[in-house]
Order: sequence, then C-alpha cells, then structure tokens
Amino acid sequence: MSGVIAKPIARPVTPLGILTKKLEAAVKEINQRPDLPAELVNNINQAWCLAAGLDPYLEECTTQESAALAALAQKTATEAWGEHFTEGTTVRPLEQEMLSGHIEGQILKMFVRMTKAKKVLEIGMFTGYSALAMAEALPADGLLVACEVDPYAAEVAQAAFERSPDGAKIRVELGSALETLHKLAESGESFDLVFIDADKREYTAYFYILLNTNLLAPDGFICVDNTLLQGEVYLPAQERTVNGEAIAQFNRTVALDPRVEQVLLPLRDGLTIIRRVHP
Ligand SMILES: C[S@@+](CC[C@H](N)C(=O)[O-])C[C@H]1O[C@@H](n2cnc3c(N)ncnc32)[C@H](O)[C@@H]1O
Repeated sequence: MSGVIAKPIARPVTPLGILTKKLEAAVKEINQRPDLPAELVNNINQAWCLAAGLDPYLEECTTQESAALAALAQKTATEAWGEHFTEGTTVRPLEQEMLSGHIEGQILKMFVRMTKAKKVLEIGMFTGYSALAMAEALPADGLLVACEVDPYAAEVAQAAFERSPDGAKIRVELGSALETLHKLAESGESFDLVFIDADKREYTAYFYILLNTNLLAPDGFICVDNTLLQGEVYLPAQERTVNGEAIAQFNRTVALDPRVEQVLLPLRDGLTIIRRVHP
C-alpha cells in the first residue's frame, strides 16, 4: 500500500474539456479505420493535440498555487460528495468539479492585485478555493466576505482558512446568498471586487442587487463564473438545461444594460468581467 489517497477523475465541465473528450473518442475510432483518407485522420489527430495540450500548457506557464490551495484542492477532490448529499451531510448536491482551481484562482488573485481591491465579496464559496486565492492577494487589512449556503462546505473551507496565514482576512456568511446580499446592502457595506459563482438561476438577481445598491463600489468590478455554461449558451437553445437558459438570459441582461461594460473571457467555463460605466 502506497498510502496515497486516490483522486477521483474529474469529469470535463468546460467547453474545451468537453471538446477534448469528444475528439479523443473520434481519434480512437479513426485510428482503427485504415480505409479513411490520411488527410482526414491527420486533421482530426492534430485537432485533438491542439485541444488536449492547451490546459496542461496553461498550468505549466502559470505561477504555482500555494501549498494551502494545493491541499484544499486535494481535500475537495477526495471528499465523497455524492454520499455526503444522500446521507444529509450537505444540504446541496455538491461535486469536486465546482472548484475553480489553479488557473482561475491565479487570475482572480491577479485581479485583486491589479485593482488594488481591499474589500472583496464572493457569492458561492464551496470549499473556499477561490476565496483563499483572492485573500492571498489582499493587503493585511483587507477583507473578503464569502457567502455559502452549505454548512459542510463552509466547515471544510473554514478549516482550510485556519491553516493559512491569509485565512483571517475571510469572513464567512452562512445562508442564502440573496438574503446575505440584502443584509450587507442594508448595513451599508461596499466592495471593490465581487465574484459571482453560486446559483446560476439567481445570477441576474445578484447582478441587480449589486448595481441597484451601494454593494458594488463606484469603481468596482464584478467577475462572473460559468458564463459559457459548457457551451450551452451558444449551442442550439432547445438543447439547453435550466442552468444553461438562466446563463443565456443573464448574458443578454448584462449585454443590454447601459450601466455597465463587460467582456466574456473564454477561460475555463467562461469568466465575464463587468465594470460600472460612469456617465
Ligand atoms: C461553483 S461552487 C463555488 C466554487 C468556488 N467559488 C470555488 O471556486 O471553489 C457554488 C457554491 O455556491 C453555493 N450556493 C448555491 N446556491 C447558493 C445560494 N442560493 N446561496 C449561497 N450559496 C449558494 C453552493 O452550495 C456551492 O458551494
């Protein structure tokens, strides 16, 4: 026995991951077909190499995550999330694929540094990977408020925060994100950077609360995860899931709102960056 805990393989949850898996299946198939034209076989093999090589190359060229983040990613990957839900340990069906991870964590961390944010709001914390990544870039007197509805996920996150020198900058708000946002707005809180990553069907409601109150600081930025929703937003509308339709509507809402400017980055499952426009 090696003593190493096996890490379950994560299923692909990004357009690139799904594309790579489909190309891999096509490559297996065509390589057993000597009758196919060599150019077709070559093109499909090259397409697979292009797709499969991108994420590992991004990993290779991006600053390594801290030991605390690596340990948290490992802990999240080895939790029995399916059993936790059926046994009632979690109140929501959670899965390891929800964790943003190394590249997105480093991007969010970079945004905190670039914007010189001192107060960050995260809507949807899960086990705390993105919260801790952003907290690592905050100044010593910075604050990150993280909203999470699941007590077990919050417990895993809190344990990781206590093991990190940057964990003390994080305040967890347990409960429904919408209720927490109203409470924060009523108490006059304001944030330089907001990361939206909770219930996809509530994204538009989060967006409106942030813009209609002072929760988003006048020069603040909003980062929104999963705005490509595994490609569903640009694939035929009749094949969309409920979440896919919710994100497609959210993207339209943002695009039509004259109070903001935005860009959708094709990073992982899509990351939209939004800024309030000053007339
Ligand atoms: C995709 S995960 C967040 C991943 C995390 N940001 C990260 O990068 O590791 C979404 C989280 O939002 C939480 N969530 C979903 N709906 C929520 C709600 N209405 N209020 C608060 N949290 C919610 C889920 O329990 C889950 O932990």
